[in-house]
Amino acid sequence: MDRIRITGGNELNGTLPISGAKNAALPLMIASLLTDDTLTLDNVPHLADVESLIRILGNHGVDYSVNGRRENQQKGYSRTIHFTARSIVDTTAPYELVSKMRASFWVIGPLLARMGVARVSLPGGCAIGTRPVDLFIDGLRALGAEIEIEQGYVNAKAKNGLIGNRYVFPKISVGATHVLMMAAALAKGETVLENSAREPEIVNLADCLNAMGAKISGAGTDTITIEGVTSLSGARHRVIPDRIETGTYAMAVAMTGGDVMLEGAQADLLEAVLDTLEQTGAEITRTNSGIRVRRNGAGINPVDITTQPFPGFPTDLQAQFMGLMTMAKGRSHITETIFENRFMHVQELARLGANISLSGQTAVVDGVSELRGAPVMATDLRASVSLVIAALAAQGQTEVNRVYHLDRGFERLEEKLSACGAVIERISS
Ligand SMILES: CC(=O)N[C@H]1[C@@H](OP(=O)(O)OP(=O)(O)OC[C@H]2O[C@@H](n3ccc(=O)[nH]c3=O)[C@H](O)[C@@H]2O)O[C@H](CO)[C@@H](O)[C@@H]1O
Ligand SMILES: C=C(OP(=O)(O)O)C(=O)O
Repeated sequence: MDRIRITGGNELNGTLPISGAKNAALPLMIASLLTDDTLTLDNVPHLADVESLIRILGNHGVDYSVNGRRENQQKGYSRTIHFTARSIVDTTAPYELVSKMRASFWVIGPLLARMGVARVSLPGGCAIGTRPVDLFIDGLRALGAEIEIEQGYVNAKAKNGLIGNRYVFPKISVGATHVLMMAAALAKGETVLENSAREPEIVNLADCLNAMGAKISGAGTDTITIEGVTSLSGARHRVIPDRIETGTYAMAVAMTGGDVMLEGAQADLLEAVLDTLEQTGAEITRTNSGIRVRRNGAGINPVDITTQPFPGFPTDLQAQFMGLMTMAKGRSHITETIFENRFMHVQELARLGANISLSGQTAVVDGVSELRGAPVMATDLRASVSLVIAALAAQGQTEVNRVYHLDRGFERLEEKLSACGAVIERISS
């Protein structure tokens, strides 16, 4: 299992390119199941989750090529990938594949809409909470699907196709909004989705579906209207820059000090985060080519945050922000409202000398003047990168174990950080 070794204490300076967003690329790839034509996606990040989804889609009959050829080049860089689901050869998504990655459950929407049937394993639980799928099931039932859960599988049928309807999400869900939008794109008549998620990845998917011939309006607001069409065509579409990767590296610079241009980053995707970083004392400059982050001299101000659906502070940056607050000049409160168990990084940050106590859904962080390197364990994707942020500022050496979590969502992390002056290396074993 690979490890990452970091010797802390260096400022970050230079230019750091931002990759395509994992959480936009995954639903866009799944949308390729909706058409027998080719969907070409530009700026697809090179990540373990993308590779896993390619395998899952392949099982349903989706063929793919990278820049016109099978993948064998440009390892590690965002790419253009062509996906073609000429025919769906299997409408079952088996446990062995779905249990590896939660987003793979989302194939249920397109499979049901295009084929009238889908059998998809319940996704596995994971370290950040229970993550049920009740909203997907309720929503698809509202579109006329018959659904049973049997032996760990969701069996869904809509023999005569899905039928548009009004559905009010009882709780905001990114995944369920993606799935219902894809399913309703091929339903008969109009669907109105209320209390929808407003994340930029939802807008990116709606834009792609519209380029494929769908009739979707309102994505990015809480009410999305979808006029069903009988078929969708191919299209070419670009994955948006990764706002979580952007926020992560912005926090790393705020932590170590220095001056870094996050090239290709888009400020409107993370305004709440940038505002918070400014309150901590970091200087943020929004430019046409990216976001410049600077912190020189002065220490880090403590700032309280509460995670919220977009446009609020994202849960996917909560761990990283806690990493930053471990060295703030005072006490901060970090409240997690989206997932019930997303504090696994607390005990690992403590190994580096952080002073954090938990009180229900709130972490109380008392900033310390110094962290010290230690062996730590990555427990989930964003938790693992919070350890990297802390390690970059810690005295001495830190080894982060189980970096396969990191590889799910951060493209060429060591290369990007070392180009900005970090002492960081991967130890393969
Ligand atoms: C691949 C991807 O894009 N993952 C993101 C997506 O996950 P994901 O789409 O899984 O997250 P959701 O927005 O669905 O989850 C929000 C909340 O709703 C709950 N819920 C969800 C569905 C359901 O049927 N029932 C239910 O109760 C969840 O347990 C959670 O408490 O949005 C999360 C919230 O921004 C992010 O942290 C993840 O990085
Ligand atoms: C939690 C995340 O991903 P997933 O929903 O795939 O687990 C994430 O991207 O932070």
